[in-house]
Amino acid sequence: MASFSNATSRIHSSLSQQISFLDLLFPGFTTLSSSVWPLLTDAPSLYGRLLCICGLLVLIGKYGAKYFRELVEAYFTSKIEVPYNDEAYDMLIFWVCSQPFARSARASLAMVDLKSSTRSNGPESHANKKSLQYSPCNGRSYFWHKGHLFVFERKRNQGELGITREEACISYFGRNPNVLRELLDECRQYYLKLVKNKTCVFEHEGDRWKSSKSRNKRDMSTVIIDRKLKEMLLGDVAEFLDPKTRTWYSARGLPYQRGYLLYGPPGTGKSSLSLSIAGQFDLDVYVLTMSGLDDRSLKTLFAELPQHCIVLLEDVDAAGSLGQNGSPRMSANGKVSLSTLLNVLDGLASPEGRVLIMTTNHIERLDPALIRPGRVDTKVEFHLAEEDMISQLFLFVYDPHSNTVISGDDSEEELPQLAQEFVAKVPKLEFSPAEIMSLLLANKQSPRHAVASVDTWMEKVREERKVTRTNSWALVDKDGSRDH
Ligand SMILES: Nc1ncnc2c1ncn2[C@@H]1O[C@H](COP(=O)(O)OP(=O)(O)OP(=O)(O)O)[C@@H](O)[C@H]1O
Repeated sequence: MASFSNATSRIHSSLSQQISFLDLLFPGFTTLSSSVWPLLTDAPSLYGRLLCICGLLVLIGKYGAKYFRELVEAYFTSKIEVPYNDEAYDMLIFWVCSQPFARSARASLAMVDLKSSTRSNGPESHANKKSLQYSPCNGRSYFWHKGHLFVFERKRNQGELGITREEACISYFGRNPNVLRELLDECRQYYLKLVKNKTCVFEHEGDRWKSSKSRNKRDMSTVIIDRKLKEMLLGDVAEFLDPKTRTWYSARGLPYQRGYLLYGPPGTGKSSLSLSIAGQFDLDVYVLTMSGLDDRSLKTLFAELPQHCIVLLEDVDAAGSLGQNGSPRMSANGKVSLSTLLNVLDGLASPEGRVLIMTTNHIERLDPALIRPGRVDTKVEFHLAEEDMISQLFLFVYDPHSNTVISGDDSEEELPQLAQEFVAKVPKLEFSPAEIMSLLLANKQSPRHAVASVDTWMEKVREERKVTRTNSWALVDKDGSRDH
């Protein structure tokens, strides 16, 4: 027992000479050792001392390992953090999901596979419909890639106002940040392949943009509107996006922005045209729904828009208007004031090269300030279907060159004749293209049957309108009162 005491005191005295040095590496070492040492030396029995040593080792193991990990992370690893609301997050996650290590993770997050919609048609593809993909969550996953050991980590942080925000982090054992950037570039390439021929649509979650499901690009030919109008619009957007136009604007100190107002009854193709324009010019679409916004989030969202994108402001009549004395009046739901909307449209926060498309069913409700030239450069009116449009819709659905399966009794040669009969039966400017499309799609294998069903269908639609008339877009004012 005495020899144990002598030995420990010798160790203590030799250690104390090195303590100041150890303090440099392990801050707090002196304090810890001076409080632990008496326990080791003054404990009444050998067992007591051994117990103290064991406890100490456990403590060192626990906190030492954490400290050692932090030390390694700080000096020997590189890392990149990727916030949830950035598109880079999707790039990383979709790539991670495709990696073998993701499939073997014990704690995973399940998501519907973005690629599943691109699979071939047929009975097999139905079995694969909405197939799931898994990515590791809650914790670290280690994986080798191109000769480096990487760590993928997904964390949930408590953000402002108690909102939980997720972020992903990728790190590797090495000090060259280019290795991580190359990996992220690989993720980016992988993601770009996935969204090729798709239009990326972003929606807002509070005051953050988040990519929602990407959609197949909608071909311009699938939106039936007046041909000249379509050409004019496409030409206008093409000219605006031309790099020479950008130089032209900046040489004159003009804000490089363009605004369109698409207005008309529901189901006439306003949103469809906006998506087609996005597809045609390979632009991402940022959808703002006025009813889900307040002033603060509108400003933040505008400030975070990228250059060259389409901002789709749907149902813009839901924003407020200016009162008689010019003071800002709040929107019907008391959220976005018109003055804020005007400021963000003109303001410095608005990005260069943005194409703003506003849609409304009620142009008469819009404040003139909102649609004055400069904010809105072109206004396009959408109508209920007239003769030419009804015929185009019919021929579009039964187009023999676009994989239409026409049933045995109908022949392609009869199509022009059937189109004429169809046009003769459907009254002009009474039904929206969306309504007519629903009839045609319900009879997509038989144009003859579509023509035969027109009368019953019209009766049904008119009946339905009577039922929903109290809520009709045309009858109800913004404040809830009815037109007379
Ligand atoms: N002009 C059109 N050409 C082809 N399809 C159309 C047209 N108009 C409407 N449709 C079809 O009807 C559906 C609804 O159209 P869309 O959402 O574009 O109408 P909208 O005018 O934006 O309606 P809302 O004012 O209610 O938002 C879409 O599936 C679309 O394919």
